[in-house]
Amino acid sequence: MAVMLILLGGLVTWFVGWIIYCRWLHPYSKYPGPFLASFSRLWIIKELYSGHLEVTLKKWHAKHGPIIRIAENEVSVSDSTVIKAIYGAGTTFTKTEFYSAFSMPWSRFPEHFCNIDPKSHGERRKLVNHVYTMTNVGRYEPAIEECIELLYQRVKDASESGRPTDMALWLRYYAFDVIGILFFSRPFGFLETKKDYRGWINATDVLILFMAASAFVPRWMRSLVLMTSIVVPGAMAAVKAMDTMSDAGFEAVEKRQKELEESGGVMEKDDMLASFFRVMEEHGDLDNFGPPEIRGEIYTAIIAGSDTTASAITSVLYHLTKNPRTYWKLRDEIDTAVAEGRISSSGRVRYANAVKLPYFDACCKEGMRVHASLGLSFPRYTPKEGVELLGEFFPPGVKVGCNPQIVQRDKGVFGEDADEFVPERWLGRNAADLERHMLNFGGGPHMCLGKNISMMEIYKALPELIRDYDFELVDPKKEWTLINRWFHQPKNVQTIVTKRKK
Ligand code: HEM
Repeated sequence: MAVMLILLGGLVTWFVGWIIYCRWLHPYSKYPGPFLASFSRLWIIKELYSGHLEVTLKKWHAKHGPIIRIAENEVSVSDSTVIKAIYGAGTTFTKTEFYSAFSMPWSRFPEHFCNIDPKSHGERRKLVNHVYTMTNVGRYEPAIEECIELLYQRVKDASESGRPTDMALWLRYYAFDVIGILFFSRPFGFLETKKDYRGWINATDVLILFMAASAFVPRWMRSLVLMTSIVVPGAMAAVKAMDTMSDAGFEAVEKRQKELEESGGVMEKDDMLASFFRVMEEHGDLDNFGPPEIRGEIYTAIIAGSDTTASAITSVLYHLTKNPRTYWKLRDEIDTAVAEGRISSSGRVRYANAVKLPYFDACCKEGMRVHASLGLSFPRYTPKEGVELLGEFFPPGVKVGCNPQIVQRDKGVFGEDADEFVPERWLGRNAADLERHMLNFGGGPHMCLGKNISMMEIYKALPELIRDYDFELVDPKKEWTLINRWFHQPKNVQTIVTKRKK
């Protein structure tokens, strides 16, 4: 009993001391923020659960200024002029252990996204950078077109049925299938079967809250947080589905190795997987790039590249349909380009031609600005000598971060109408400057590796669909449903699709 009392007393003293330290002595004690955040990470977890962290955070910034304390050792900065310093080329800020939570137990090296050691990250990324360049991704344009054909069929079905259809879901299926065709030489089958292949989408929806929450707690608590997911109905099935996602890369590598053996070492398929096999051939022994690393590339692409891309395309289409003025202006641009032979009048639209449509390009940028695919701050440690930001000194080793959903709506840079969907802002003379204040794809050493894949997916699909079909929201007055649990996902965008008369 006495031991228990001593332990309890010790715990209470520690807790009181911790609160006093956090609220009055910590370098961040001077910054405003929610009470729970001033001594814990509970505020973030609570907001993750609500699915609308960016809404609450925006209110805090609007009321209390550009620096808000979101956890005992972390602030969010809403002023987009700091992006270059924190995330730009040559930055000395480093990723925090938040990222290591997403690393897979079978990895020999943390995947690029999870690698928080700048030296190792730079070395590992150098091995594969060329696989993700637009020149290499461009080689797979015909493969992406196979998925566009499948998407086109689903849109056609919707127009023929005359019933509302959920474009958010079809675009999600499309984005997953593109990863399938690029990395496995075949779409996974989402669009073909009109089903959630192996339950991956459901698994992500069920588990993302726990995966994100586990990244915010200390390492020793991560497994505990993940285990709490068992209270959610269907969690076990979701965990099993997630396992099949992680195994998919393993299966793909094994299958390709077997095919290579059978063909006497001739690589018969030409896809991203083949590119990684070439990296393995060249660097395998020298740089430890083998099957587990290829598996890591594939797993990251499925997890980091599907929902993010789907969210971006859905945002562009949703905001166009929500703002008919922009929709009609874009439709005119596409029709004129068809009439002048700058894009094809039927069949697939070439990426090289789509990017040359100025208003369309502006609509895509604006769709990704008003809606960021990732909706939490990207946390970084301040450099070892400390740093000055916005006239404030930040000591070494504290966490700062910008949330793309907040900084991309910074009125100081994007103007008083920053909350509105106004593609025209990208046609002005200051467009290049606006670009520097975007964080949707990250920046500098951690700039999204799959950006070119996503650009190809987005820019190829939409002009063709709008050329041949009209899209209208079932209820244009209703806002879309968004859930932000790291992936900032649109749901249930009910749309009426009509075949255009030509
Ligand atoms: C519209 C679609 C996408 C968006 C908005 C997006 C966004 C981002 C962002 C913001 C980061 C940096 C995160 C940070 O610094 O904290 C990132 C990194 C990354 N993304 Fe993407 N992503 C997209 C598509 C893809 C695709 C298709 C792939 C792969 C096929 C991919 C793979 C990666 C990888 C590997 C990293 C880590 C890069 C590094 O740290 O070296 N992403 N992405």
